[in-house]
Amino acid sequence: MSKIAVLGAGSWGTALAIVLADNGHEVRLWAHRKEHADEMNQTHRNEKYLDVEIPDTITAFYNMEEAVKDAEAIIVVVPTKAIREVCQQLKNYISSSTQIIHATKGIEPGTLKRVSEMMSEEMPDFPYENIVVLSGPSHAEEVALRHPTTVAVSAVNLDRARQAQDLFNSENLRVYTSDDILGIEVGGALKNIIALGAGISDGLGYGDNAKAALITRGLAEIARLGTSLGANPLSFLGLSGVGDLIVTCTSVHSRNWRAGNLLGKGNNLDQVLEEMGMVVEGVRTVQAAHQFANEQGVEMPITQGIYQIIFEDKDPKDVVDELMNRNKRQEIDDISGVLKERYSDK
Ligand SMILES: NC(=O)c1ccc[n+]([C@@H]2O[C@H](COP(=O)([O-])OP(=O)(O)OC[C@H]3O[C@@H](n4cnc5c(N)ncnc54)[C@H](O)[C@@H]3O)[C@@H](O)[C@H]2O)c1
Ligand SMILES: O=P(O)(O)OC[C@H](O)CO
Repeated sequence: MSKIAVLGAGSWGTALAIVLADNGHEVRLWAHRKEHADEMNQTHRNEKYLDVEIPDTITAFYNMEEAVKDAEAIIVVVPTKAIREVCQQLKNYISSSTQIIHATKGIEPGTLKRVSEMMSEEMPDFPYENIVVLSGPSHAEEVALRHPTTVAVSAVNLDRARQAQDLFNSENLRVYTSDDILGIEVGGALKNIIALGAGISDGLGYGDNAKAALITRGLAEIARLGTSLGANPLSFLGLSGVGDLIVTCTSVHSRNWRAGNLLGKGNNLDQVLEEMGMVVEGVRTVQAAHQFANEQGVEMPITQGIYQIIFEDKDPKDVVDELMNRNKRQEIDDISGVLKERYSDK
């Protein structure tokens, strides 16, 4: 039985800890508040974030040094805004051979860094190529119930991705490897923006046609941004692209969809965040994507519209009206160009 540390005791950290415990590991689940760790150890539940029974082989910790001591692998799964703070502490307890996997989905506004890049900046002695991302269509609520789920793991060093695949793969969680960490992180982060949009659309009372349009044209925007950074366009047709878009835009489990739904029903951002009480990553990621689109001249009208609803109090109906009445255009354009360039001499 190996010791594994999971840093972040929210819904996803708890669900991943359960997967690892089911796979026979001794898991240390680190929470940043002492009362939270004590409560989980006493009740064997994590009532606020994911109210399922926590197996005996999972122990909650408050002291990070104790949690990661002798750990064979460390899973970082805090919200994007806490990544830098957590890694500033973590860097004191790791060596370059530690196995580090993150499962956080976001892009940092201002710097426009992906999560692995933020981690690398805060832990400069740890080799970037050894940081692994885990992403894909995976609501914590269903993973904790052991329902069939698939995810992708990726790192520049594919051996590290394969190690993560071995660690997490189980009869309920099928794990695929990918050699495109950029595409996997961008897809996992940006789908949250489109899920906000799907929730807004449902909140306005629009139907399945509108949602399918958002998912499909949202995918075009994600692929446009991702390929402009150098991602493999085919990654966006995979688990951390289409897969995660479908699950997040169509499920009541999604915090991003639920937040969007409240926005579509007329609530403002402060009201929505107070009601949610859990992280809604799309809110910060839409700031980053809006900034990226403006600075780099990447066409992202859905993303821009969602930004305007959230941060400029624009009426969602006006945004829909503008999106529907944009200049007429051809459906498949820039991405097919990227594909042709990539595969033309193969
Ligand atoms: N919930 C899911 O189904 C799911 C699935 C896949 C990926 N994710 C991603 O996982 C990440 C974490 O999400 P979650 O669902 O677990 O969030 P959550 O809202 O359920 O929990 C967040 C946790 O982070 C802790 N936290 C907040 N600030 C912190 C800090 N400064 N230092 C340490 N801990 C801090 C909170 O106390 C809480 O335990 C997000 O990026 C999310 O997109 C979530
Ligand atoms: O609840 P959400 O909207 O943060 O989405 C959770 C996961 O990312 C789904 O794969």
